[in-house]
Amino acid sequence: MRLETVTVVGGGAWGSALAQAAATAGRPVTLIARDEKIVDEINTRHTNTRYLGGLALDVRIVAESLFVPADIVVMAVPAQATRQALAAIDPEFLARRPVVLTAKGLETGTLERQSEILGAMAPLAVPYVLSGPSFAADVAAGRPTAVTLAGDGASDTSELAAALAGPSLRPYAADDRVGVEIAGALKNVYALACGAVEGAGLGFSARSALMARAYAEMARIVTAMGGSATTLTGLAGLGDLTLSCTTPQSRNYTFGLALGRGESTQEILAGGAGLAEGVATAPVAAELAERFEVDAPLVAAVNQLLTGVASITHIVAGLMARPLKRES
Ligand SMILES: NC(=O)c1ccc[n+]([C@@H]2O[C@H](COP(=O)([O-])OP(=O)(O)OC[C@H]3O[C@@H](n4cnc5c(N)ncnc54)[C@H](O)[C@@H]3O)[C@@H](O)[C@H]2O)c1
Ligand SMILES: O=P(O)(O)OC[C@H](O)CO
Repeated sequence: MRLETVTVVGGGAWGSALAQAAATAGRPVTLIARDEKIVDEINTRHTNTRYLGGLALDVRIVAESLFVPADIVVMAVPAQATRQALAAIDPEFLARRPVVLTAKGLETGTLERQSEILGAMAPLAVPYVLSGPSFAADVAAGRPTAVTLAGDGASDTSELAAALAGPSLRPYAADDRVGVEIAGALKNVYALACGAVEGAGLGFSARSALMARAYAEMARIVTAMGGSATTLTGLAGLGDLTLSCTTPQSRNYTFGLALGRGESTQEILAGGAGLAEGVATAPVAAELAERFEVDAPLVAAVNQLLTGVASITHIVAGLMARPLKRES
């Protein structure tokens, strides 16, 4: 299959960064942005100031407002918008093409993963998931990043990984699409928790303990849903959990910081917080944990914090008072 041209759907931070990576690797790339002003700015000034500040984008990136078919399609809109964005694309344009899903979240209501949404909207598309520790600002600036690119083992992921690779973006091919999708969605929920721990001044010992227990909880959920715990040792698991749980550069961590300082979810959202996918994913993760009969006290704790039913002091006291048990 020819894998030369790339269309990236989503004119935000991540879509622009991925378009930049493809362009600097010498691939013809079209970036689809729904906002005409952003289309115009990218084509004339070669910047996307709203999402990437003054960073100079590759002049070869062509922005369009309507979908343009390509050999590889990359979806980079928020998880809750993927269905709507796909609805605007003729499914025939996606048939038998690799569609790379990059949103890290689970859909409210349906509880679906991104590849399940794609399966419903474009059943003949070939789904892949790209995830791992990668801030848009780093990728767009050409700083070194490594990610996991997962198919389901039936198709040749290595060929696609080579087609997406560039001097600063190194995709590792993998076959556990379910594990990678769940890990990417859950790390945002745990990043909220870690930010809250710092916001409440509970110390870095607590945050590290939380990360380790989050990893264990993630492994229980992933395996219950058909993924592999081994996947979590890689970039999409440990790699992204580490990144998102340790720095306010993560929007989820920053949202958690505000929660930990005592602000309510509504106040933070009203204050114009950046996209924090964990906010919508946390209740979905709780429902899935219940459906798959997985003990997920940290997902439950984040939901308590988000809904404001208990203070962080009360929530942490509850976690510390859980029955003692063996670690594994
Ligand atoms: N920003 C990062 O560092 C980063 C890194 C890896 C993965 N991601 C993931 O990528 C996804 C997108 O994040 P982002 O950072 O680009 O968000 P963003 O807020 O910067 O941009 C989102 C873009 O999607 C567009 N959009 C929203 N709804 C749409 C719709 N229905 N149809 C078409 N376009 C629509 C918006 O106009 C905006 O341009 C998230 O799931 C995020 O977890 C982001
Ligand atoms: O800013 P966040 O929290 O959405 O994190 C961005 C990426 O997912 C980090 O890998």
